[in-house]
Amino acid sequence: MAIEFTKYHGLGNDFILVDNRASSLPVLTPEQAIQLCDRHFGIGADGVIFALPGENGADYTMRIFNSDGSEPEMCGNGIRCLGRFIADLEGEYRNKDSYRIHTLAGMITPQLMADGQVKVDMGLPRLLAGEIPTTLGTAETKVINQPLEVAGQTWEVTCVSMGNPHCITFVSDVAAIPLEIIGPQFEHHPAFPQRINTEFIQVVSRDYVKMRVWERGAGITLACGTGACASLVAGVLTGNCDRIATVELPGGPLQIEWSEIDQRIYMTGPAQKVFTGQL
Ligand SMILES: N[C@H](CCC[C@H](N)C(=O)O)C(=O)O
Repeated sequence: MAIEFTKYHGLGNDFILVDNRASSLPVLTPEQAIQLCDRHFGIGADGVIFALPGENGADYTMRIFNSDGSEPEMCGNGIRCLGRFIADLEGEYRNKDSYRIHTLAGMITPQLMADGQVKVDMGLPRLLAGEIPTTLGTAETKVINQPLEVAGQTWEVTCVSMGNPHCITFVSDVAAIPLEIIGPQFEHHPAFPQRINTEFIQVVSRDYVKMRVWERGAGITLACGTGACASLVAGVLTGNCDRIATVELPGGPLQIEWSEIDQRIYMTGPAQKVFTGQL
């Protein structure tokens, strides 16, 4: 049976989206995802995202496989693409602009904006070491500007979970970071039992930062939505940022807000359809 897919990207963080509404299990395996994400022998993507039937009162369920076949709890750029993809699937039957999506990180709500951007309620950040998870500090403590030895250097790291785990460090020049060398050493560091997404942040001003990322299970990507959210939270916790800021990624900017009212994180950015195909 042929499997249709649609290629989307969010600021160059690109995904293969699959209409999985007819089954409660992904129609592709993690091994197939690895093959399909390969940029020479496959379609090429940072991950594969499945639009599954909703559960727990959700409109849909999202599952995602990273390009290494691992399954993360959430994906920020990916869920903006999923929102756009669902709207396209529903076509003339679409009767709303926002969807409640059940994910392993909880209920996440992308909203299609009039200007074509997608605004996502990313939920509450988790700050306790036990929630990241990390062994840096005891389970009930926050990890803010803690020293961590990686690649022969001592980095000051702040850890935040958006459902998936992030480690943020502030540097003077993100362009000078040898990501391909130190990224894997952060990702596989024993302090992170579930591995880790690592964000390097250069603070240009309190409402504008530059970010580069080494993603768990995907390596260097052009953007990371959950990482941008986690970085804004780390910026506030360390006194570097205001609660609303632009996060400039290699693929482009995201607007992130850590709401004073409901403490939830809101992310606004694009989602771009590239092409459809069949497997
Ligand atoms: N590689 C990430 C998942 C994708 C997150 C990123 N692409 C985003 O936009 O949030 C992880 O294993 O946690």
